[in-house]
Amino acid sequence: MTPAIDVDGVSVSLGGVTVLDAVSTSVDEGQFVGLVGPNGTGKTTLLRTINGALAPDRGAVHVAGEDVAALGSRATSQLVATVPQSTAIAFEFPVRHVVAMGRTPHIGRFGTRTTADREAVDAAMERAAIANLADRPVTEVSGGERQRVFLARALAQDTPVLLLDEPTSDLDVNHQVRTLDIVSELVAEGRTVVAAIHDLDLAARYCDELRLLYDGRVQAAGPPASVLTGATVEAAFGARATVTDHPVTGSVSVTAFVDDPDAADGRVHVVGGGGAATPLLHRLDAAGFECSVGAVSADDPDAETARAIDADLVTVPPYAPVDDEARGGVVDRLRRADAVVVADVTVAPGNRPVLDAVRGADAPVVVVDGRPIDERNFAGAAGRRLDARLRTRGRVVDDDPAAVVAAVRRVVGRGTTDTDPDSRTAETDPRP
Ligand SMILES: Nc1ncnc2c1ncn2[C@@H]1O[C@H](COP(=O)(O)OP(=O)(O)OP(=O)(O)O)[C@@H](O)[C@H]1O
Repeated sequence: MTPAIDVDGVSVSLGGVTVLDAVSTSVDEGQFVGLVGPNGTGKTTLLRTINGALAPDRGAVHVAGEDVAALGSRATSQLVATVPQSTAIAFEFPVRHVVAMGRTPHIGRFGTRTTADREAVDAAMERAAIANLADRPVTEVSGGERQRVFLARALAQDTPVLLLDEPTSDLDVNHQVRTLDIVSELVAEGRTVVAAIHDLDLAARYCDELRLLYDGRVQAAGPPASVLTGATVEAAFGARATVTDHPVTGSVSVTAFVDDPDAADGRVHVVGGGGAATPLLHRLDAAGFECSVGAVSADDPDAETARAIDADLVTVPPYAPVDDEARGGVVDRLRRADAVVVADVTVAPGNRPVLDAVRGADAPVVVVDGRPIDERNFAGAAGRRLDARLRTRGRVVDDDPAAVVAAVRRVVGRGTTDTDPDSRTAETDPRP
């Protein structure tokens, strides 16, 4: 099948600087593809190359099999509609008039608008929820409303391909989702959409595929979960990031952290299990700590997280107790650790050898516990004694990951000061 959009070896220089460097990518008919990447990496430039506004220095763009460079502007406008990033407009045209401009490529030689044109304009305004603004001067609507006016103009243009440059940047949260819902409907109806989107979570939630653009190239392409990983986000944006599954939408969710110049390199061994360590591991990793984890079952969610962040992992087979070998592995990690975090004191009895090893470790221990003692399922009197011993040895913090990181920083001696906002949440009193 011919792709709806085929970008083949496209290079574009602007002001003597190469913005796109032999970019090749394609978009299938009926696909919603998000262009993501840092500011100034050429997303708008790529969209302007696809819609024919910019002629590439090298390479070619085909839309529906047609070479865009060889098409006239009317023919291109029948194939591609664009919602630009900047929707500023100088003239006081009524909103309806701006939306009707979308019909221009369809109007005959004598400039006569037909009933079909008027119906297309009405339907587009209805769909973009701006029918109530039809007679208002476009200079007197808000930035977000104007963005929807331009979406309506593109809808009225009725093209198989739609390009959106930051379509939600000026929209409130309600209209962001509504606009992307409209775009998804258009895609379900068979249109092909490419949208530059800064909000990575929205891009992951709505787009079938993403193209990650930086350093002049498409550096990653594919389904959102394959394009947005901690490594790719860090490489592209220079920000450490944790990528998790969003609990509500189920799509990937990116939380970026600006690197702390006082980043606390140090080694932290985390005792977890059952997913208890997962949020802490992400946060410790983002804070610059080198983490080891274990012992956990090889199929435990904490083991998966450890692999995802390249932590040093000690595992036992599923359902197996911690044997001597695993215990030895933990002791080895503890010896090299600057701090130990026990992610949850409600660990299974099978994990007791690990907790014993923790008791014998030299490194300071941070015990994470958000729950009162009588809600724990820690098994038996031996468990309670062990629990108590850990508590007197370690620092107990609540299970807010930021508090845990603050406590770890403190115990490894790269601690927070009293003016550090994190220090307020770190409770460092060992309870009896
Ligand atoms: N007319 C121009 N002349 C010279 N340089 C330009 C011109 N237009 C854009 N650029 C530069 O080209 C680069 C790519 O710009 P572009 O607008 O395509 O990036 P972008 O990825 O869309 O950015 P943003 O995310 O900030 O919207 C930027 O460095 C920009 O400064």
